[in-house]
Amino acid sequence: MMTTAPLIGVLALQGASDAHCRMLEQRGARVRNVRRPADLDGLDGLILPGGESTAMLRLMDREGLFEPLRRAVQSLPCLGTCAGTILLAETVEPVQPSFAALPITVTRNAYGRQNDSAILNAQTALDGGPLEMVFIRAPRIDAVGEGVTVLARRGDDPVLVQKGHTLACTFHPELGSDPRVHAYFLAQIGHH
Ligand SMILES: NC(=O)CC[C@H](N)C(=O)O
Repeated sequence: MMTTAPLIGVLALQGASDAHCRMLEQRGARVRNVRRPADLDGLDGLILPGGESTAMLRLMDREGLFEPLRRAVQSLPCLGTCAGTILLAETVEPVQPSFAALPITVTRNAYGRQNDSAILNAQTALDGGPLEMVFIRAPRIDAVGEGVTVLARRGDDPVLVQKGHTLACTFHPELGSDPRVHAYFLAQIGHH
């Protein structure tokens, strides 16, 4: 286990980084917004937040961040949420660049107009009963590959998955008051 508080980078090009930072700080972690390659130095973990994955990709290109982030997500414990999960996926529909750090197939904005946003309660493999999940223009995980553990589902669809030190969910665990996904992520870092 770590003796000092872990330092977690939160990609802050676009989208929902502040609420992640608050959740992490409440759990005793130190946080750093990641906007350029040097911000990745010395991190113990990384969060890729929700937002618009296409906009993030454009901004990454501009900052020369795509390749440094691709390397970082191979070597660091990483939590992707919503758009962040799209960035981690091996296969994205419609096709767009990604870090291919997790063998999953995702379809962007797959829940259709009526279900564009939804708040659901569902069982997960985490301790402590059902988890409130906030979905906003969420991607759907259509397939999981070898070695991927499904920790929660929405109906039949995986919504929280893990492979090794990479964790990804299609909902927004930073919205709302239940810190269990962040706590689980930080626990993975302790074991890393
Ligand atoms: N809340 C979100 O992160 C939505 C993801 C967004 N629809 C995308 O395709 O990137």
